[in-house]
Amino acid sequence: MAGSIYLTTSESGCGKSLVLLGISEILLRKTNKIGIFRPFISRRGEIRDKNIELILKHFNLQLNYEDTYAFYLDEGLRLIQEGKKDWVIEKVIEKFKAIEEKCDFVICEGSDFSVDSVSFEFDINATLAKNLGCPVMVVGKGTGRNLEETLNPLFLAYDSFINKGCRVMGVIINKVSDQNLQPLLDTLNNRIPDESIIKAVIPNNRILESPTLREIAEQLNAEVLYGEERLENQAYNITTAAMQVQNVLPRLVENSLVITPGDRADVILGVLQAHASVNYPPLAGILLSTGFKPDHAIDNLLRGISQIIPILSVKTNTYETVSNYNKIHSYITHDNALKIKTSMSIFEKYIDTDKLEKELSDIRSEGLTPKMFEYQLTQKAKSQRKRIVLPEGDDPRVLKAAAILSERDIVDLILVGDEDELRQKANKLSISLDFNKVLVTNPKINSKTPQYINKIVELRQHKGVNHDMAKDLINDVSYFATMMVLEGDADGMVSGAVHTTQHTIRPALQLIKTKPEYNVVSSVFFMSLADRVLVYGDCAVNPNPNAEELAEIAIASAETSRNFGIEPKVAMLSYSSGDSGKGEEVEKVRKATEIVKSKVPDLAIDGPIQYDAAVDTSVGAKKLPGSPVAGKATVLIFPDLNTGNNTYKAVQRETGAIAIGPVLQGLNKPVNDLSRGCKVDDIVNTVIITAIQSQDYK
Ligand SMILES: CC(C)(COP(=O)(O)OP(=O)(O)OC[C@H]1O[C@@H](n2cnc3c(N)ncnc32)[C@H](O)[C@@H]1OP(=O)(O)O)[C@@H](O)C(=O)NCCC(=O)NCCS
Ligand SMILES: CC(=O)OP(=O)(O)O
Repeated sequence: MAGSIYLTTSESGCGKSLVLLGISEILLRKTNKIGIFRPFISRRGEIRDKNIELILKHFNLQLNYEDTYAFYLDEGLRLIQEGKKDWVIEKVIEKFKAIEEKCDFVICEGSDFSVDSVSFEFDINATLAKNLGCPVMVVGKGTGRNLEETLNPLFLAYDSFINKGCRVMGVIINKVSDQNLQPLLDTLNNRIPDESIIKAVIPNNRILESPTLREIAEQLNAEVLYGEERLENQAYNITTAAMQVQNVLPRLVENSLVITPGDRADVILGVLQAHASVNYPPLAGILLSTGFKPDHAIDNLLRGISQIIPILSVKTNTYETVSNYNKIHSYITHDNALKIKTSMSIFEKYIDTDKLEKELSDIRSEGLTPKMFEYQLTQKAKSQRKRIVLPEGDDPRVLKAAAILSERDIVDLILVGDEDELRQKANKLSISLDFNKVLVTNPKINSKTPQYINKIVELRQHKGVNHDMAKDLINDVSYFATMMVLEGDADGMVSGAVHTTQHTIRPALQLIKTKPEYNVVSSVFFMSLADRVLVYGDCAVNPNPNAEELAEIAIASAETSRNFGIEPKVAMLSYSSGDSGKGEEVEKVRKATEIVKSKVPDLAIDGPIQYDAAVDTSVGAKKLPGSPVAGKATVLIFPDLNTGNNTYKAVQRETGAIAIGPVLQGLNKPVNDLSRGCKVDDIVNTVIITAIQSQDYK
């Protein structure tokens, strides 16, 4: 997976393009496969997003412009207000993933903070950084402000990212007056003492903050009357010339833009003369207000001047023009070599680039975020479509899950039940399940039922099962659906919303049986926490596994974890970390760990280890220093079902984590259980997992 960073600001106009350029330059020292991605861009007619263009063109990146952003900001805002936030996040992840696949590192640039949607943008940037698993770099601004005014919005942004659980890797304040540079840096260091976080303060720079005449023309909608070829001139400031020419001349300053009404030919000519004179400073251009343009004679004169500075015309009066001018944003564009060069040298000077380079190269995806996990599951399930049977077709949650899954077109569903009854139930509950998209099968009239009965007799007669007994068994939906899977009429089964685990999985244990390399069927839950996905095993099947069985559960759970994109680091849980506690149960876990180590020497595993040492870096470092797992475990193996089942339920209920499972492992064909307390989303997720598992079976 590529490395990534989320570059965002605390408000508009912070000048993050300078930081964007600087980070890109540093990344390019290591790889030329870098990418830029923006979840939201502002809509500016046909004009492309300036920062995306800047990076694509300046660094000559081979990416399609259309692939580098997900939504226009107004569109994203509307969708979220319509309650489609999850869908928006999903789309952003989808496009981000597509860019990520082509790159070694992706810089994800947050939204631009338009005036109308500041709080929305705060929230969505933090949510996206979190869901994309990117560490965050926050940029604030100091323009024309005292220390407090500068720091308040910055720390508000910083805190909101931290509170959302994001890792902030850097805080930069840009556009700071010289006298505020050191005090701001001191405050940053005091308030954020963590030395691994990059902190920097960058001064105002006239070249970067001054708009070009082209930008002025574009943003004021001005007509360019003369000097088209010199639109890259930059206006460092403005001189409003509403007085007579002799009073204007002494007020002219270097590279200023002179704003004057369009009928003031005296001022236009005087200013042009001043620009040509060694006794006055050179000027950037002239902006004519009020819509008047030079008349024929003056126009003739102006056209005859070679190398004339740009003269622009707007319809607004002088006061309005000045006020509009003050709202102009100056960008660093790909064709402005001076601004790019200036940005790079400022970045080098004010940022500890060696430290930044190191931090950037240390960034690797820190585990799978819940949304990424969900996204990957959906994509994988869709890549090879499978048929999943749901024996509890008349449960309202199952009907709702079926409606969602068929609407999202992820798998082919088979519901067990009577079609008329299911239709009536769905109608009554206003569940919009399209029955043309699902297959409903009734064991009582299914033509395969006799075949299933014979097969049960064949497989279970050594246990005393005769034809009549098998006929009874097939009336049980768990047996019927299990037989569908066994006989290849479905690729997997999900049940347990109504029936107990014992009821749900016993037919599979008896008929489908374990894979040759396994002796026990066990289970895992994918615990989708706020910021990562952990794998818990076994919380559903084996009440009291012995050391050999526990070792097998650990190996199977590590394999399931890897199959679903989570790098296994296995913690064999106990009430002891290393030698800290004694007892039979501790010895069982120790023995199981040794068995796993001898069978799978490459697997990162440690045990016995306590839960806190397994997941908390500082506790892990204290209790088991040097452990390959302590503090970063992704797979947690409980010593018995009592501990496992209660822990998963406690975490699920107390933290709001989504528990996907129990996902069974070790069976010859995929059958998965649900908790009777499951929600519709749990069923959806378990069906998707089952479909993916079934892709590995022929
Ligand atoms: C898994 C469980 C249902 C099996 O119970 P059971 O059906 O009474 O078990 P039995 O000993 O009668 O075994 C039935 C068959 O399943 C097999 N089996 C049982 N447990 C197995 C396992 N973990 N792995 C593989 N096969 C297993 C047996 O070998 C036996 O096969 P056979 O009939 O061909 O000889 C039982 O261990 C159980 O209830 N576990 C706890 C489930 C639970 O309540 N979880 C909490 C909520 S999720
Ligand atoms: C998995 C599990 O604990 O199932 P239930 O809640 O149905 O007992």
